[in-house]
Amino acid sequence: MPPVITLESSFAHQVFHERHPVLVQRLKDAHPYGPAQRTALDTLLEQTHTGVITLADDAFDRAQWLDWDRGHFGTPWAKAPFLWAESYFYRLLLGAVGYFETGVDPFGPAKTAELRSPSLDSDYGWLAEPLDFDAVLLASLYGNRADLGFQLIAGNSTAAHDQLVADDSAAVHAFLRRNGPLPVTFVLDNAGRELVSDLVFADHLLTSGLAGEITLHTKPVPYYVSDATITDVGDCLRRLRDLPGGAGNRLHEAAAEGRLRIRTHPFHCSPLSFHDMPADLRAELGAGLTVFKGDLNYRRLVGDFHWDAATPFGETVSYLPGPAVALRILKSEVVVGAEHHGREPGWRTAGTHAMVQFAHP
Ligand SMILES: O=P(O)(O)OC[C@H]1O[C@](O)(CO)[C@@H](O)[C@@H]1O
Repeated sequence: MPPVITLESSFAHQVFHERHPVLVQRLKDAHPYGPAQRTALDTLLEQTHTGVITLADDAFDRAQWLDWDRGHFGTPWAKAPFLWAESYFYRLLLGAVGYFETGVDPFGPAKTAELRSPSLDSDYGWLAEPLDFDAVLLASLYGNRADLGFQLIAGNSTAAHDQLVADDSAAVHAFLRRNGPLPVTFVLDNAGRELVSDLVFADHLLTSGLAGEITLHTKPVPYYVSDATITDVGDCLRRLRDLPGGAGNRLHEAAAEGRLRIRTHPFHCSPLSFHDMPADLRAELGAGLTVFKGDLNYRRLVGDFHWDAATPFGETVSYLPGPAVALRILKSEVVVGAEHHGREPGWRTAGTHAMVQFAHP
């Protein structure tokens, strides 16, 4: 395996030292947090910048985190693997704001504002037109651009079709045509526009007969700023019912009939890659085709390593129990299966390039 990406990498360092302070400030601005919550947020930032990783003796999920530990408790944050440290940061952030007592999603106000935005109606006007497989797949892919966390530092990027650095979409379509109707599982990424587009893709798979049933896997708790929870799926589905094209109502009916299922699993908030997924999740992801959405799921899928970008995607995911497709805007350093010569500096992290990668055992 290539070296793991740690917080010593300049990009990871930037996420912790530039993005996280902005995020904490936004949370303080958006919520009537008291002194205890504000101090806990400041302490969290300070510890992650200069301290050692600790696990509270009375943490309710202590056993879970000891199980997910890979020897990082008691070591400096600055040396920790990026994937592990970022996940633990979000766990501690939820603790700092009292989420585990109140159940109030700290990222809820931003998610709600995005769904309420009037521009969403005009942006989804295309739903009134007849849609083909390529259009809905690309909508789901480029929906990943709309991630609220990424916007904290990058602003709005404008990935375009010609910035696809890997495009296996024809192979995915051919596979589904040959084998469908299949169970299709989405390992979701962000709520809001991305999830609305994912739902449109899911509806197309069902109505075209390529999928017999759809399962949506969400995060069990709010994570990585805008990652979708079960609550967000309900909110986005309701919003989709107001948009043209009828996908929202069809999916609502599919849920009632058991053809659309919404699931979650604690492992979706673990700091580990999918190589370590437990047997029950592995069994769920082994049926039919699994769609892994977004950058974080990509890092967890191939492993958060300094891969040579020419490494074949199929090699890195050969451990998976079944066929998989990754739909991702590039927002972090991890890339496999892509030609990288002659690209401009920063192409891996700028949010201007995208990939569709497919592998089946
Ligand atoms: O919402 P996405 O596409 O998973 O992107 C989130 C990404 O943002 C980061 O937090 C910083 O780029 C990555 O760690 C993570 O992979």
